[in-house]
Amino acid sequence: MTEESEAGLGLVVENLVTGYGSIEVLHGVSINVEPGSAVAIVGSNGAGKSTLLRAVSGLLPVLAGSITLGSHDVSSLSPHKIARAGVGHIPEGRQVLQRLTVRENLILGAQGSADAPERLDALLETFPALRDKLGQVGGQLSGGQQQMLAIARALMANPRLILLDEPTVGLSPKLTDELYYLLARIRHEWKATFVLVEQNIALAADLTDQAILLQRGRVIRTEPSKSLMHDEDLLKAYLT
Ligand SMILES: Nc1ncnc2c1ncn2[C@@H]1O[C@H](COP(=O)(O)OP(=O)(O)OP(=O)(O)O)[C@@H](O)[C@H]1O
Repeated sequence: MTEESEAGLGLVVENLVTGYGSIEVLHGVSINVEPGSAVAIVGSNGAGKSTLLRAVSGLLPVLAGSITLGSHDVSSLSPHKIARAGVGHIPEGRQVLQRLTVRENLILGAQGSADAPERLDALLETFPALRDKLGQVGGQLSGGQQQMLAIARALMANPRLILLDEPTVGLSPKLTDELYYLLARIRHEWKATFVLVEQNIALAADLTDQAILLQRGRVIRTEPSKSLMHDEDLLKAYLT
């Protein structure tokens, strides 16, 4: 194993142009995420936050610019190959397989890895609530449990870059707190790199180092998350 493969993956996006068919949504976005760090992507509805995550995980084409993971240009790789390169994307809306059991959902997340049973054991240490539910089907879980399962399933692939899109949408304040507690633990214990899309700036500031502010498909500010959180003029201008 190279040294690079043991730590979080760095992500460099340079002048990225992407969109849907003929609709261009990102017009030259550049971000630099250091290995093992956590950044929040913030911005109002429609700014292009989810679009950026989709492009990084290969779901949208790189029409111009480039995406580099570690030292590899992945701009033209398929989503499957990007996942294999160490990227775990947890999209908005819990996409757990409703008819499969929790155990089956988790094992599928390991993407055929021979050590899936060992990974499952390790993961259940972090997600003890899922241990009691292993035999239940995904569709029987509450919204919060499904979100935990979606995150746990992505972690079964041992990602070194985790893309997390609005993980607390629809969760109660209590579950939101629990989920963020868990995310902080995962960040600390897994040492993966995090890119988080989150509307709640206070939560984002707890988990991340830097915040990148997107507006209409362009980066307009990058600054430490905690200073963004206290910049009321900026928040009022761009996030309401
Ligand atoms: N599948 C799609 N087809 C066409 N346009 C899309 C599609 N998905 C998103 N868009 C458009 O791309 C733009 C950016 O959307 P995106 O979902 O990235 O925004 P966002 O910043 O994540 O906002 P939100 O917080 O509302 O999810 C919006 O104008 C949206 O209408």
